[in-house]
Amino acid sequence: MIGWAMLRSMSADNAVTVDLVVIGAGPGGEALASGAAGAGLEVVVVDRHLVGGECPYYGCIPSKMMIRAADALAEAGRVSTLAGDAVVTPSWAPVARRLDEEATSGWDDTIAVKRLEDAGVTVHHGVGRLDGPGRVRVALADGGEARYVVRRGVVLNPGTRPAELPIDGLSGTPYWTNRDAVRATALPASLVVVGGGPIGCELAQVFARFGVRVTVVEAGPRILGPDEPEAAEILTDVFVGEGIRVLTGADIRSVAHADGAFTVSLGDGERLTADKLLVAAGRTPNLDHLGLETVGLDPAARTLEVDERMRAGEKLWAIGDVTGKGAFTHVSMYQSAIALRDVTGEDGPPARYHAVPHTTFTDPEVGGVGMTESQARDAGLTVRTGSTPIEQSSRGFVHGPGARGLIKVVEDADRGVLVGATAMGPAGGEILGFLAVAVHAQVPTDTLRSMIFAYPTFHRAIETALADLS
Ligand SMILES: Cc1cc2nc3c(=O)[nH]c(=O)nc-3n(C[C@H](O)[C@H](O)[C@H](O)COP(=O)(O)OP(=O)(O)OC[C@H]3O[C@@H](n4cnc5c(N)ncnc54)[C@H](O)[C@@H]3O)c2cc1C
Ligand SMILES: NC(=O)c1ccc[n+]([C@@H]2O[C@H](COP(=O)([O-])OP(=O)(O)OC[C@H]3O[C@@H](n4cnc5c(N)ncnc54)[C@H](O)[C@@H]3O)[C@@H](O)[C@H]2O)c1
Repeated sequence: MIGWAMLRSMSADNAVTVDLVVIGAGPGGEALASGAAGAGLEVVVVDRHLVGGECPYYGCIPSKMMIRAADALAEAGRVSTLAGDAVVTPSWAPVARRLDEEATSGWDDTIAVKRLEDAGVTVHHGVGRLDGPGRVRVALADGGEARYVVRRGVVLNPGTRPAELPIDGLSGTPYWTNRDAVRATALPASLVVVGGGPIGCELAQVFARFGVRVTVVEAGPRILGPDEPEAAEILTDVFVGEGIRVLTGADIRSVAHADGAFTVSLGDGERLTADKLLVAAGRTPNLDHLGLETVGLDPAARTLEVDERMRAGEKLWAIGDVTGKGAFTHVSMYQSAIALRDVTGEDGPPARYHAVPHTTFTDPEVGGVGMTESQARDAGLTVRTGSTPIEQSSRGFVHGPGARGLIKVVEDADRGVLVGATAMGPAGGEILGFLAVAVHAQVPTDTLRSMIFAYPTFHRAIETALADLS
């Protein structure tokens, strides 16, 4: 609804003048809009689906709730080794209920919209597009149109959607993406997961732990390709131990769906059959249909180039997955704070990406920060690495079943600082915090070595990995 204040600032073409329009309310866009309104700006947010974006409805939160449930099953299964007998009968019903009622309020963004409106933001459900520098058109969900002219600028936070693969026969089949997987109310007996990235790995293990027969089909030479190969090797081993079939270097030639079953034909002649097919093979940025060409940008680009203040052009900022700096909620939020400062004219540190952390929440968790060994070598650094298996640490020994993992540190030997690290294990993502500080603040390796590490913690294995550097 357009209020009286806005009516006063309408131009001849019925465009309303406001301070800021945010197109796409992912985690960063939502936070930025509310921060800008809090700073006294007149702010409009446009989202074509759910305010909050992928993370709360189809990504991080629902998938981590599923993982929490699957991990509970796995821990219960370890009782027989550690503490007697536990009889556990998996049921998807409580998971589906939590996802619906607790995580997503039935995939409804009323609460998020109200939160923004209470902060003074005008929220539209509709499709936003640039209409020249400093101008936005909104195709409203009710069929109407709104036009805006901005005083400060436009923030783009349109995120990504699941990539559609050009595999023969796939299009038109009822395959799942992450958006269907988190809405499942009943589980299939068997599942083929296409893609062994974070989404594929996390969801494959969840469904396998609930008794689904899972095959992961990865085109690359290993799962979790961008992580350290040692971590991928351990995770593959864990998956195989849990009954998940992992096919790497796979070439999917065609997909067919008939009589309620999928057939996936591989280049080596093997045909996989399953009740469901989950495609988790990367993302497509929502940069098409955004009117980028009206401001001199390429709508076919994979990412939007931004400077250290998140500026993508005149009166234009971009944040989140589309900037190509790491498709993670914490990157979206980090960039959001920087862009907000720039919009409101506040000083603060510019964006830096030398210590971007990430955690894949498989069991064991795979945490990584900064560069991998091969990235550091490719960057021309003088590289030294140190590593140690988690299960050989005192805590790993005590932990017993489930204590697979490693700590690996990557040092720029010329500067004597860590430029990257991996923390894989139970709570690997938590242990990563220590290493993220080291890489972020460029703490000298000698200083890290001189610390006292509490015994017997998992993070004490970092001391062993550091000792392995020399
Ligand atoms: C299954 C899964 C699990 C994940 N788990 C994690 C995790 O554990 N940790 C983590 O850090 N990250 C995780 N991610 C990634 C995380 O969800 C994203 O990085 C995060 O959502 C940030 O994305 P974003 O800010 O770019 O925007 P998004 O969250 O993608 O939101 C973009 C919004 O823009 C809207 N939009 C797009 N185009 C337009 C338009 N033209 N007009 C109006 N609105 C538009 C969309 O409707 C959407 O609401 C996961 C992702 C998935 C899919
Ligand atoms: N815990 C987390 O932080 C978390 C969890 C899930 C997703 N995410 C974010 O979401 C992004 C998207 O995740 P994703 O797993 O979809 O993408 P991804 O790009 O990270 O991984 C996709 C995988 O699919 C494979 N692939 C591509 N085409 C294929 C084909 N035709 N056949 C078989 N395999 C194929 C790729 O080689 C790759 O390993 C991630 O990069 C990550 O940034 C983060």
